[in-house]
Amino acid sequence: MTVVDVFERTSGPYEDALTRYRASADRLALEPGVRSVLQHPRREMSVAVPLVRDDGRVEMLTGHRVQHNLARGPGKGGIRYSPLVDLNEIRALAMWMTWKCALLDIPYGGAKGGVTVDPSTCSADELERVTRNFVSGIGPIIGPDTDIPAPDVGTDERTMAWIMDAFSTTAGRAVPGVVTGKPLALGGSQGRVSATAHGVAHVADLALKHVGMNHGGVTVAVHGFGNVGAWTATLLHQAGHRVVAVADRFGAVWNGNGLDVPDLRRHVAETGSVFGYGKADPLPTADAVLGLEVDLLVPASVERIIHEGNVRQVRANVIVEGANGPITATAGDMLDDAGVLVVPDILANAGGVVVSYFEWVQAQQGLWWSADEVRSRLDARMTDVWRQVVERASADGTGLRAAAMDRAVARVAEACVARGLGH
Ligand SMILES: NC(=O)C1=CN([C@@H]2O[C@H](COP(=O)(O)OP(=O)(O)OC[C@H]3O[C@@H](n4cnc5c(N)ncnc54)[C@H](O)[C@@H]3O)[C@@H](O)[C@H]2O)C=CC1
Ligand SMILES: O=C(O)CCC(=O)C(=O)O
Repeated sequence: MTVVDVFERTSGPYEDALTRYRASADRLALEPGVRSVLQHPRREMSVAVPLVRDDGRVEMLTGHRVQHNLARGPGKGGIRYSPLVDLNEIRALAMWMTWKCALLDIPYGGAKGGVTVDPSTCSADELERVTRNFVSGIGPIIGPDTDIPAPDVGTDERTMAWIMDAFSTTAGRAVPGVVTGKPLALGGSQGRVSATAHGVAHVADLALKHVGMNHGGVTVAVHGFGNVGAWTATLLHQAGHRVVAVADRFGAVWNGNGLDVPDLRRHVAETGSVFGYGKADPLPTADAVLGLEVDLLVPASVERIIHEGNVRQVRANVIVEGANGPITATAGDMLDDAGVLVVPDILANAGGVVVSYFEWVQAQQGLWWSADEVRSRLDARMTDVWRQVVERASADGTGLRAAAMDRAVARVAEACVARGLGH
């Protein structure tokens, strides 16, 4: 089997990523050489990761790190801990990182990693050992100038601190630049924890204004209530919007008068889920939030939540993709045809990687910015790119996703060609 054949075996998210990439390559009339280069991950590593339980039992997990494209700079992208992680999913997420970094014009390529572990079944010590074993496996291909991980589903700043420590222990010196999303004590940036959500909320505001819904009290549903979903709900609530429903993997809750989001977050901190929150009604399934009649829907959980089977139930006017790949390629086309404004992931959730880049810039300068400074630089970058995408969509007569993809893919293609097709 040739290399190309191996990469042709896809899973759902990777199929979506390739479908959207190929559509963009067609629109841009990319030359066959560069077209083929951009379709293939540059480097992949899969490693066996022992999970040593607190009672000494050992379970073998699998971890991956995929670097999709490095033409514009070191690989950049999160590390996911989930039992559903698989190599093709990581390939898709790595490819999306390439386009996201290019669209936001930050000097990174695209990468992503993950381990097949359910963090909710592990103690902190078990997770620390998994993280250290994973880093010793992928250590040879990560580093401040080669590939810089960050948080994603199931990981957080504590995980980043362990990665930094494991990598530094091997190097024999502190290497804070090997990860972003670190705690402040290790050189993290103000505002990184909520940065993705700040970007989502900011772009949601721009999108609502774009469709003439800039009045207060917009109704909102959020699918996924982790870092991105819970912070987005908080910020939209603070902005005066009515967050009427939220879901996580255990269930969903609804209150037509608007949820008290800070109070709901306290419930989640105590119980681990939105499920069972007393000041709201339960919905039959988590996915029931997708069919609610709301102005704004924020899918902020995982890939392929809106698909051919449920897309016709969606009644929101505006969808802002907090998650990566939450809408399948086919369902996305159907939403475009139905006139729903969809702000694509590579723009909508880019706030996280933008502030990761700011973390790196601050560390380089040895100069730390205030939370307000980080926030205003983030807002400025997101507004700028939003305008570029809207202008291109209007000039090309396409939707926002096509415009964002075309801008990003063209930028990466140009870099690859300038390097003699290096990537
Ligand atoms: N953390 C970050 O800075 C960034 C995250 N993203 C993306 O945002 C999405 C969410 O990431 P995080 O909030 O960091 O993860 P997280 O692990 O903090 O939260 C994930 C949430 O989604 C829920 N969930 C998972 N599967 C679900 C399902 N099938 N149905 C309903 N709810 C489900 C979980 O219960 C949890 O509430 C992912 O697509 C991630 O790749 C994108 C950019 C940056
Ligand atoms: O902050 C980063 O470097 C990457 C965040 C990420 O994984 C993403 O944007 O999907």
